[in-house]
Amino acid sequence: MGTKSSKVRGRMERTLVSNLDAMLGSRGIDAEVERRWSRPLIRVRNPEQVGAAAAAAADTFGVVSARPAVTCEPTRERLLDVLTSLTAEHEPEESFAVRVSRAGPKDAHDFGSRELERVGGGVVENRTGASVDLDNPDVTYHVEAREGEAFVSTAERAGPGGLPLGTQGTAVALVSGGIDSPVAAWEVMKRGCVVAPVYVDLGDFGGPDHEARAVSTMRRLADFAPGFDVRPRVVSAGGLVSELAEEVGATRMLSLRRMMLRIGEAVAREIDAHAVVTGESLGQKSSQTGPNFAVTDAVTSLPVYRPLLTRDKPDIVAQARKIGTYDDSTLPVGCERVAPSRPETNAALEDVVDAEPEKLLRRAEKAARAARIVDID
Ligand SMILES: Nc1ncnc2c1ncn2[C@@H]1O[C@H](COP(=O)(O)OP(=O)(O)OP(=O)(O)O)[C@@H](O)[C@H]1O
Repeated sequence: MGTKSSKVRGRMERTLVSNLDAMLGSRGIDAEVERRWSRPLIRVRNPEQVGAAAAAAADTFGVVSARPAVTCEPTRERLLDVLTSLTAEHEPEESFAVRVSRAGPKDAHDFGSRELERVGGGVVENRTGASVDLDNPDVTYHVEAREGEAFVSTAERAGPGGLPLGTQGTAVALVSGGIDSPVAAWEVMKRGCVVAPVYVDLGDFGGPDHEARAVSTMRRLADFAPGFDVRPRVVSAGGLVSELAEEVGATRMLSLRRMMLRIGEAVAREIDAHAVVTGESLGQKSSQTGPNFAVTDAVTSLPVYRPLLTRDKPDIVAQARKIGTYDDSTLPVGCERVAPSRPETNAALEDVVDAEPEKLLRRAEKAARAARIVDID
């Protein structure tokens, strides 16, 4: 957010504060979020919830890092007391550093930064017997002294980064419940875009377990978006998929993708979303070659976001594990294979359109308008 103009930044920071508030509320954490010194400060009422509050902040889009901290008056004496109390869990074999930063008027503090680092380091050394390592410490005591208040912490949790959710409009995300598409939806959310997840029910080629798997992954995505409407939509397309499987040969998967994109577009038009997101990546499947993307994308005038386009599978799998969608995505659901034995990898648009069942796209739009919204609370 630092690269934005102050007006835009102010707006984004306000959204971030409200998203943090919703995230803390969704996890039952009693806390107040303030906007101070260009970043949010979470005051937790029950000290036992400080760690949980930092974890909640670290799951909030737009947060780069979160530090659970002890606050005190910004005086030399109080800060040395707090440093002393924080040594309780410091093991002697863990090297450490004390880093102090100060902000505010010159005479706001009765100590200098370097001086407090030296004296504080001495206190920690005496209490723990640990040695100082300024280059690569196991434990860092961060002291941030402001006018009127100081913060001391020894831990930092990495957040997702990105932009606050809700600052980049809405996109429809086609979520199959496989490993990739939930990660793709999460990536777009990370950049501030709310997603409206859409699952296309493939009838005999999918089945109830397939839908349940998709909905479970979407429920996990919703955990990252408290306060936003990210309820999944299920679109019934079993009849259309059966027709494709019976009537279309080598270009079947391209027509299936075109049908899905058109469904996504129809939902997008209805809810005022500006793009359709998929979990495709270049060369991963026969339908995902460069020339084939050109053919599938010709079916929509909306942009198609493919956040995983250049990502390798192991990397996507690792991310699915990290965001918590992997376990649901890999539940066995025993669906039928739609793909033909010799799929087209370099299709021409006319050939694909010629082979398509009559009014496929019109019927796909109609199915999209009859989507069922699933409650995930
Ligand atoms: N049944 C479905 N409902 C909604 N979107 C789907 C469905 N099947 C596929 N898609 C979309 O098309 C993309 C490519 O389809 P593909 O067949 O490669 O998916 P998959 O392997 O079943 O699942 P994933 O891509 O999530 O691992 C998916 O990433 C997803 O965005």
